Amino acid sequence: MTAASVSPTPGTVPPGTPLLQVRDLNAYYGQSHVLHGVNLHVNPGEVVSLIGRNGAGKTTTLKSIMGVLRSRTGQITFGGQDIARLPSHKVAARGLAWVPEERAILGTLSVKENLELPPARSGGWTTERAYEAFPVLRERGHHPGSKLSGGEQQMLAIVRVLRSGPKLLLLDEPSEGLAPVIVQAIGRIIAELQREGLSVLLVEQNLKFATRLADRHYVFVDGEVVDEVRREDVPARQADLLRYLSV
Ligand SMILES: Nc1ncnc2c1ncn2[C@@H]1O[C@H](COP(=O)(O)OP(=O)(O)OP(=O)(O)O)[C@@H](O)[C@H]1O
Repeated sequence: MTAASVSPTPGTVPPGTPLLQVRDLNAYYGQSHVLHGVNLHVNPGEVVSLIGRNGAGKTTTLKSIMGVLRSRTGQITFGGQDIARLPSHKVAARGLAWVPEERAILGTLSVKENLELPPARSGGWTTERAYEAFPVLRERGHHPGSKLSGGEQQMLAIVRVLRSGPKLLLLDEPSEGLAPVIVQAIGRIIAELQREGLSVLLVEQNLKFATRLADRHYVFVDGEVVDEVRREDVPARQADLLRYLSV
């Protein structure tokens, strides 16, 4: 293979190129048109949040990026390469990992089996690393996934996808319904992952959690991005952000 034919590895994109770029994304459930020209990007090493009220289109955006929702138009590039036409398993193979709101874990298998099946890819998180990050998972190693608390299931869902060694982690409301101490533990891991160079696209309704972690925020209203707020502007824009989220 010649050097020219080698695909650029996502994460080693030329300086200034976003890791993920979404342009003019429109998405549909049957006749229902729910995303109306969404534009957003995530730079290498950034944590970016999507915030907005229930039904604003945040989850649909993640599903569209992952190729789980196929009924959509627009451009989606990862590492500068078009991924909009790829089936979801090929999107995942490029280095995107999605933790859905419903926390996809294998409920009948033990925590340990959840962490070992299939085996971690090279460069991905090992079972030992998962146990170091969340020691409670070691203590619960032989419990079936379905018997874990909501917080333990969220931790397990996150470390499961990290076993593939992704470049971009898509998290859908990781703090939802969890006790403050668990939310803090998950926040610490997200910050640690960012320090290691992982990029994160985070859907959140918990503004405190989102503003503590994210470098930038996209505000969704009725299937559109209506505002973008940088970390340094959050204090001055706090009232606007609260208004966007209030029902
Ligand atoms: N499977 C579906 N079939 C039809 N409509 C759907 C489906 N899933 C979501 N919708 C609709 O699409 C719109 C966007 O929903 P989406 O779940 O993306 O919003 P969200 O911002 O993630 O909010 P939430 O936090 O409630 O999930 C809403 O009007 C919702 O009712």
